[in-house]
Amino acid sequence: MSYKVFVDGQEGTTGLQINEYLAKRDDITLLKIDSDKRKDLAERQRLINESDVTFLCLPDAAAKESVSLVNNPNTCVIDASTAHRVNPDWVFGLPELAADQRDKIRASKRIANPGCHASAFILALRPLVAAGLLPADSQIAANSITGYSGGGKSMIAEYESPERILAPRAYALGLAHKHLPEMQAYTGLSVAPIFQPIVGPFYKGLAVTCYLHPQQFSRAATPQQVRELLADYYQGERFIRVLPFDLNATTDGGFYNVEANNGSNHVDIAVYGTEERMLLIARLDNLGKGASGAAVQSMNVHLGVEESLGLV
Ligand SMILES: NC(=O)C1=CN([C@@H]2O[C@H](COP(=O)(O)OP(=O)(O)OC[C@H]3O[C@@H](n4cnc5c(N)ncnc54)[C@H](OP(=O)(O)O)[C@@H]3O)[C@@H](O)[C@H]2O)C=CC1
Ligand SMILES: CC(=O)N[C@@H](CCC(=O)OP(=O)(O)O)C(=O)O
Repeated sequence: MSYKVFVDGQEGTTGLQINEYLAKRDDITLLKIDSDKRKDLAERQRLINESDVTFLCLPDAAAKESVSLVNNPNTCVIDASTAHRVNPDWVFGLPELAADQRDKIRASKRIANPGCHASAFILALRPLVAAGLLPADSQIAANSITGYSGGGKSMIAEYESPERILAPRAYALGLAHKHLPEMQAYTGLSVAPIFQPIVGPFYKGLAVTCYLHPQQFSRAATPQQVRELLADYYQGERFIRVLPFDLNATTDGGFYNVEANNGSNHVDIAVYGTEERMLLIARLDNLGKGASGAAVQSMNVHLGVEESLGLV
């Protein structure tokens, strides 16, 4: 069995990486668009409707346009953009979200791939909300440190120009980052978090840090108990590792390495602190589990092939 796959946006950062993952597979036939036709509506429409799976690796407006071109009911669309992530007609492409998420991904022809910061934030916090430990009306503060490839081709060009910027830069200071709606919806929080990311002068790697105030918990819990709760929630999940509660074992001399999962589809979640004040940190490769790896994982789930096929 060979599945036909089209990547709309094949020359962008996410699209290139998806092509790289899929080129090695013999169960996939990649439908390529001529470079000079990559923005040609008729040609995109032809390839989308010829495909079993189309990945949209485009800005939001172009992703919406591509969806309007679908007329083959068997074509599954996996959208890497922000356009459909909280749309009730779409399924959120995070298989580890909840016990029934894989069934939903299998059944739907419209899958929205999570944002990179949002994936880390949701995976760290949802188990605490689901267990009733973190009340749904808690307002969480969180930051993220990310490599510049998260900003796509234009930010990569900016950082790799001769006048490259070397200082880390805090952004989204209006506190209205585009991932807030999905962060809120899929953690089960009723209040949007205060989320403020920082982009640094390195290509990829991302870590979201959530600041927890245990006084807000519904019951007393030690960091070890929070760690156990996370470990139980993700038991059997191949791509999620809940790290031991051990500063020495999980840091390089006290420094947490945001690049440690680069080149893989893994997410590490760590708990630090005390019963008075706690941190949850989740790290991933923003182009792996934060984008292209997650998209391929969702495709595998949808097609019913081995979920980790082509992923490490
Ligand atoms: N980079 C990341 O870490 C992540 C990105 N995403 C999301 O994935 C999507 C793609 O992002 P990314 O790969 O980083 O972006 P890039 O800017 O690297 O690539 C976008 C691609 O889309 C093409 N494009 C733009 N408009 C159109 C159009 N109208 N028709 C056809 N092609 C078009 C661009 O063409 P051209 O080659 O001419 O520029 C480019 O190749 C975005 O929605 C982004 O938010 C999601 C998670 C993480
Ligand atoms: C460094 C940088 O700019 N990163 C992007 C997020 C990239 C990503 O995952 O998100 P989308 O899929 O929602 O684009 C940002 O923070 O807006």
